[in-house]
Amino acid sequence: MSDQDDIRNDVSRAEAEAAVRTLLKWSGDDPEREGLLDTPKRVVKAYADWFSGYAIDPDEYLSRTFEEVCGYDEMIILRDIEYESHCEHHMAPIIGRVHVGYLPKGRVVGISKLARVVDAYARRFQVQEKMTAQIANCIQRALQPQGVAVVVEGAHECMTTRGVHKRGVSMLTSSMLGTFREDARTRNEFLRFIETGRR
Ligand SMILES: Nc1nc2c(ncn2[C@@H]2O[C@H](COP(=O)(O)OP(=O)(O)OP(=O)(O)O)[C@@H](O)[C@H]2O)c(=O)[nH]1
Ligand SMILES: [Zn+2]
Repeated sequence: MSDQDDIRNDVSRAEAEAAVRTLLKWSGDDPEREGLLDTPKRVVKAYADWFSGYAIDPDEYLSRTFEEVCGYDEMIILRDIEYESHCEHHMAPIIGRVHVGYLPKGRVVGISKLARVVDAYARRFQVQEKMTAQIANCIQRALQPQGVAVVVEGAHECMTTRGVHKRGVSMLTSSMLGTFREDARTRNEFLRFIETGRR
């Protein structure tokens, strides 16, 4: 495919590469020096990877559900789902983990699909609160369970490598829907489970 043919969202690959060259120049370097010649191409390729989530409809991952397995109707939790995202304010990396739980009502989903939903939302420009709510709402929409719980931990590089320069700070956000919001025992059981076995 030629550069001209590769148009996404009304922007050609050549235009995207030119924007990277502009930033390199603005930063004080020479985009024409040997070491930087292929950098715009690499950066655009990296962007296609980091922001691949826009081309994905996360709801589709959850469209294939199973009837409750052997009548299992207790809490299902997938914890420590790693993600890489970028903050929409600075386009700086956010790196962390997501813990997802739900209490099924008749339908369950393949667990890898929950991790795919996380990735689909993470690979966009994000605000952590928004990503947290998007993941919870997506599961709620698709499975109509008794409740959904999502906890997100994130280290924001816009706070560590620039600006206020605070290392080791974690942002914690949660979205509790249905029984997880209404019933403290259910919520506490989830929170206890995601801590089980940790030092
Ligand atoms: N609530 C929330 N804030 C975020 C997130 N990611 C980045 N931020 C914050 O967004 C804010 C943007 O503030 P501004 O004052 O417009 O930007 P800034 O001048 O670069 O601010 P500093 O980071 O304080 O230097 C900063 O406080 C960031 O820490 C996020 O996911 N959620
Ligand atoms: Zn930021």
